[in-house]
Amino acid sequence: MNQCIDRSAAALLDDDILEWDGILSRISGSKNTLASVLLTGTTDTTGIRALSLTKNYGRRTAVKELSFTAAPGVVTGFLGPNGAGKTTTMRMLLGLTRPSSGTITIGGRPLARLDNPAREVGALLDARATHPQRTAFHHLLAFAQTMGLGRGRVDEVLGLVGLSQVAGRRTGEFSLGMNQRLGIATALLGDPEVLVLDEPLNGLDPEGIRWARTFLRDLAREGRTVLFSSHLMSEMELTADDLVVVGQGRLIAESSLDEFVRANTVQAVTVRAAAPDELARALTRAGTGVSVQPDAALLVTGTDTATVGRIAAAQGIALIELAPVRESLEDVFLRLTDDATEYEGQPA
Ligand SMILES: Nc1ncnc2c1ncn2[C@@H]1O[C@H](COP(=O)(O)OP(=O)(O)OP(=O)(O)O)[C@@H](O)[C@H]1O
Repeated sequence: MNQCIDRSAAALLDDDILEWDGILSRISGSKNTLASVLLTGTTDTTGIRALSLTKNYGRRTAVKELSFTAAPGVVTGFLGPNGAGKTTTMRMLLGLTRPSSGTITIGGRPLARLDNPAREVGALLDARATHPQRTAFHHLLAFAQTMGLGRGRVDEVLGLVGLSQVAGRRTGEFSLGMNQRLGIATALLGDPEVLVLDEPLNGLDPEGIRWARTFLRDLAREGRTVLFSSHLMSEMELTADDLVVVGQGRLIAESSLDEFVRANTVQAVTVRAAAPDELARALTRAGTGVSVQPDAALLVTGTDTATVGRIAAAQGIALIELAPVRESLEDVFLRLTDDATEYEGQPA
């Protein structure tokens, strides 16, 4: 077996479970005894379904009774602060880490019962896990050969991710963004129905991010199941249809992205008035929460612009500005996961 696979596979290994034969059999697509623990009786038939997944590392619980579904035809974003258990969960979905308990099905079948896992589930876990001396083409060819695929498919996926021109270059000379594209190409080699991608946007430049966003959405539109994690909230907002949000290994929310933002957004209005103190008093009398912002605008919570406008008009107060406050996914996410962040930056 060539060194490229040696290195890539080694980067995926979990100390506690994987032996070399196991990962090779998974990469080469044969049924794998490691995954045989993932038996389940669920009747779900499509996409990815995780049921009550738990992973303990000694006394530490990385993932706790986590259940969620990623459906075909949509992009599902997997969100969580540092240490929330995203990578551990993705590794379990791929059969690379053994769950302590819980079950996983892909397209309605337990991982262990997939005919050809490497061709049914495409994975990107660590884009830097390449042999630096190997060219992009040979990196892909090594994986392709283990799946019984030829050079033609390698050329195709290089074209799909925009790396045809640099196929002969060594991956050690690649930027992180180029390696991400190569990682996505590797995931696509077997033309899988299901894609599990850990931080696929990491390291991409703005043009690359735009490309990846469209690319992931197109893959979903073809009917595939696309589950990806990202810490780039604004990109998640533009790319994901559905969200699975985790904190400290537990499920915080599972819904469409729109629903998630709508359900968790605090209704608020900013207003500037010719007589701010007078307006603040009138709004407080009306039962709304009012706080004065550093720029003298009023932040009014628990109401909408029409109500604030009516209260101001009733008092004869002229308004200079009146606008709803729209929380971004990032605002909502940070607020909801405030208590669930394992490592927080300390102020300098
Ligand atoms: N092999 C391991 N042995 C022991 N603890 C581990 C191992 N892998 C992960 N953990 C712990 O499990 C928890 C979840 O880690 P994980 O890497 O899955 O989180 P994550 O959401 O992917 O975080 P990040 O965004 O920082 O990569 C963390 O507390 C981590 O320290």
